[in-house]
Amino acid sequence: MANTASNIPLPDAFIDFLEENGLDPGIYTACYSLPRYVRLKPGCDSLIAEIEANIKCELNPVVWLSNFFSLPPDIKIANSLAYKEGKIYGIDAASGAAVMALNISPGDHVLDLCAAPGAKLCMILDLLGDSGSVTGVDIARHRLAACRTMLQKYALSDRCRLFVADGTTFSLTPNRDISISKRCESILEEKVDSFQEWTSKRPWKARKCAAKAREGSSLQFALCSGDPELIFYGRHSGVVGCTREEVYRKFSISDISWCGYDKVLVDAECTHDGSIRHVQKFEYWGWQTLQRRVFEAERTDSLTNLQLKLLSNGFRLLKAGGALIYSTCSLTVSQNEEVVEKFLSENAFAELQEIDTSENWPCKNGQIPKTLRFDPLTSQTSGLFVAKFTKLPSQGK
Ligand SMILES: C[S@@+](CC[C@H](N)C(=O)[O-])C[C@H]1O[C@@H](n2cnc3c(N)ncnc32)[C@H](O)[C@@H]1O
Repeated sequence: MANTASNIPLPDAFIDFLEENGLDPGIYTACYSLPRYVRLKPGCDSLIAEIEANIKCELNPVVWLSNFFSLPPDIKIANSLAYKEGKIYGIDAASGAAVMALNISPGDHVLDLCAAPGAKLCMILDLLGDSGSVTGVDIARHRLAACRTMLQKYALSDRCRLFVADGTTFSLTPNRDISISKRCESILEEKVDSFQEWTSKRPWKARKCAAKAREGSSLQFALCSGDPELIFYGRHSGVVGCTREEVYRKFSISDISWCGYDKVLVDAECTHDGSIRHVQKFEYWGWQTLQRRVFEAERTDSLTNLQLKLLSNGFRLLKAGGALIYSTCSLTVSQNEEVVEKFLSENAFAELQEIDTSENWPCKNGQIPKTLRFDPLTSQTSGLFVAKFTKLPSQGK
């Protein structure tokens, strides 16, 4: 454990990592006094006094981000009734800014390519309202299962579907066929070979299929195992009433330019060095683990390659004229600006966009124009890098 210039005890591995990446440990000076943030569930505005009484502290509005409030760092909300009843969410204000940068409009079909545990996914669903859909993808099944629990807790499951899948190869587009949602109601009553309303109990046929796939003995079942695993779908997510072929239909790159997602969020896996709270979790698992599992991945390029692949695939699934946000909670240039530059050099139809909602945000410019960086010292939030892209219309023609 080393003392930094700011007198904050940080693990040696972390200090070395900051040095290697040209990051000033001084930005973590304020990390122990950083506020916690909560987002109010829309419709709960009249309950603020009740929530304050419940969590025993005042909710201070975050002036630059609507529906967000700051709390003193030592306040714990997890055991409060307001949290258990789904009136408030624990989410950092910088994460909220990344979602706001997407400019979600009602009716949008949104892809969240690294969705778990789901704080941003919930915010997207709240902004979406009663139309459109959200597809959440994550490679970690247990984390996505926690996301499903969160959707149910906040009553946000209706327009969402969740797939366990590798976001670097995920290929499913949203279901834009409105006739299908019309068909839903009647099909629910009929016995046809289509998705019925989701239940936590897996039908016998699906269990048998999965078991066969594990055995790997049959080509038919092996193909079934290669598909992304749908672990949840809401009634209006574009799944209920569809056949398996309809949900798993794949489109050509030129078709994706019209039937792809309106908005894509790639909140990529990263070293999490922007969040000192995350780094400190390794005190329990051992600093060696932090060194081996987190920082060495970046040194060997495996992490930055993954980030580039996630960004590229998210962009592939974006429709022409749509918007994509790439964010990480790392502050290193290699995981952010360098990934963005490499991506732009490989994708002629990608264009960086100004984040027009950012006028009053307490952040700095990134090292390439139009990108933003939140850091604990400047923003009083966790660290976050945000870049916004659009897909130029000629893509795929
Ligand atoms: C920074 S977290 C996402 C946080 C999430 N957006 C939220 O707001 O709660 C990164 C996520 O990426 C997932 N991940 C890592 N590799 C992936 C891959 N190849 N495909 C999809 N998800 C991946 C991890 O399991 C992890 O849940």
